[in-house]
Amino acid sequence: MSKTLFRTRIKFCGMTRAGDVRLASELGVDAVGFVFADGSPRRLQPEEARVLRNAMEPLVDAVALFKDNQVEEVRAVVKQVRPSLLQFHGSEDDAFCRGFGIPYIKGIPMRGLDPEQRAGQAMQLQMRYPGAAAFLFDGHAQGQQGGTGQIFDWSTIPTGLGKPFVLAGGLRPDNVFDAVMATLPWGVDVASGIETAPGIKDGDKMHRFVEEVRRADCHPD
Ligand SMILES: O=C(O)c1ccccc1N[C@@H]1O[C@H](COP(=O)(O)O)[C@@H](O)[C@H]1O
Repeated sequence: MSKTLFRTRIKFCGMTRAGDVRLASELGVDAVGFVFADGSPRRLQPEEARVLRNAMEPLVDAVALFKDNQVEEVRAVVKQVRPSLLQFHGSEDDAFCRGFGIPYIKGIPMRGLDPEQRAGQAMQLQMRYPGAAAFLFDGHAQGQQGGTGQIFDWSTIPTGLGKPFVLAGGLRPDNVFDAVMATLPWGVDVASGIETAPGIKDGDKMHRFVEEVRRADCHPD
């Protein structure tokens, strides 16, 4: 598609306050994420996320993020929060991720991979997660918690995936322009880079982040 028509999708993750959810919608963000991963400082109970879900405007996706949660926990979130996308960051397999009847994004840790793991990574991902709607490349290592602002080497993003990818990991208002220009992702995802503390979003950072993505989208190169 011509770059003049393309628009990088934006997801703000780890929302915990209704005001932040409303501002994200007003800024034109495409998706907001609610975290249910054990041990995350942004973790919500399904009832809390339901309240935030109700603060969302139409035509904005609600994404529910999990990391090795029990099937019953995912079901409870699906029932209460009605997410339009699921995002899995643990060792869940394709059958588990597909089992809820909702499109899913698979989070892929990009730190600490040896050259052998990098080689053929695109093929391995296609084979392991044939049902994934997209992959999300994140800056943490396998088994580590995400949402900690860790960047990774963007040149290691696998090519030939055959499906969209979302860039994440350490994105901030001051580096997201370069990130989009360097990798041309389908979308970008940010948690800590728009916060003052985990789960507490900063209106000014949110605003600047969106502006910088749009500046990259309008850039002629
Ligand atoms: O946000 C969390 O607490 C979290 C917990 C477990 C797995 C992933 C998590 N967040 C995701 O991490 C990336 C990047 O976060 P950051 O911008 O580097 O802070 C993002 O995709 C979040 O969706």
